[in-house]
Amino acid sequence: MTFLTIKDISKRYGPVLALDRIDLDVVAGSRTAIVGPSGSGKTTLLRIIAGFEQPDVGQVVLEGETLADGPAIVPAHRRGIGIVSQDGALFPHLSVADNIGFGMERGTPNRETLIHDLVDMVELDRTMLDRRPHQLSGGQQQRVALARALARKPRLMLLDEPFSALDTGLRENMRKAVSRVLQNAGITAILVTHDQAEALSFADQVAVLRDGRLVQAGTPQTLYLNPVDRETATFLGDAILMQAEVADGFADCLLGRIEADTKDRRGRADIMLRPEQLRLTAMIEGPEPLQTCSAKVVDVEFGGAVCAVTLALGGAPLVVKSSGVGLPAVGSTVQVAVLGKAHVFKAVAS
Ligand SMILES: Nc1ncnc2c1ncn2[C@@H]1O[C@H](COP(=O)(O)OP(=O)(O)OP(=O)(O)O)[C@@H](O)[C@H]1O
Repeated sequence: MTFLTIKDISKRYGPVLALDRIDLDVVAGSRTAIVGPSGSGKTTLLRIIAGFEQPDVGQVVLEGETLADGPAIVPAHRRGIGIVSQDGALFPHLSVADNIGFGMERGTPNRETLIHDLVDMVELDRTMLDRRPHQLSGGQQQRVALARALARKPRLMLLDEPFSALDTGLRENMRKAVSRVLQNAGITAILVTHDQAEALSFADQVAVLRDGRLVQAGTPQTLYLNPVDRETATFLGDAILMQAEVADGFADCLLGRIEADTKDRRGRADIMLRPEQLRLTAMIEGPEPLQTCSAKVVDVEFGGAVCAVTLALGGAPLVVKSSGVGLPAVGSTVQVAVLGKAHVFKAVAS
């Protein structure tokens, strides 16, 4: 069921068209991640959903209620939307308990019990309730910010780069914790992030913005394996881009004849493989994949679990991701196998 509808939203700041006719549907209880390069319009879109900005044209409809219709908008505080921002924006002079209780109505019965429940929900220790924000770590502060946003029982939670100030390990833990909390509370969420890997692992739906336009929205798998164009492909992860002749569900390229993800195309095309689809045959166990070719190893970069083996193929370097076990030697010749299908881009190769 569509919970939030963003319909034909445009927003201009002077000469800059920050958002250009954006359409996006968000399903109830789901998690949507909005990604895109710097300046692509992510924050503007989030601010329009929150009610901090007016669109020039277009509608925002939440649970059937029109929150924005062009410049006519319902104010932010009447939308029932929670926000967790990058810095948490906690009140420094208030204790953790008072920060969390800040959004509750005056005279809310069982205020203390509710605060305790929220602290438990975000997996914070209750002994921290009397502390001030500066006595907490970055991750703990973000949990308080999340608890404070949850205290208002929001219909929709907006997460504006909430993990970006945290270091890598903590970031991943927090992402999982926040995802768990929102899922348990059944709250629909929209995350804005610079981190593509974060978007792919957090969301049910990923929306990619570029130059104020929505270039693609879909499941993380769809976007990763079937990106709409080369830019989206490389934005979402490492990609091997090649030209090929495609026909009858196969692509002839530098790697030989490999399976393509469409049977409908014929002729010259741009194709894409993810580096993890290439395997050096010496390392493959189980049934032999269909397609193989041979290539010379020109460089090996050890990286532990994931190593980069550079091959010379038709004069161009090709990087294959490989496990650190049984790496080939520089100068040796290896067989390259392709797992899965090559993605054929819709636009005709130039
Ligand atoms: N208040 C404003 N006044 C003028 N221009 C603005 C304003 N807010 C945003 N912009 C412009 O609109 C465009 C989109 O900005 P926005 O902040 O939405 O992008 P973003 O994708 O969130 O970028 P970042 O990832 O760097 O935060 C940019 O060109 C930006 O300079």
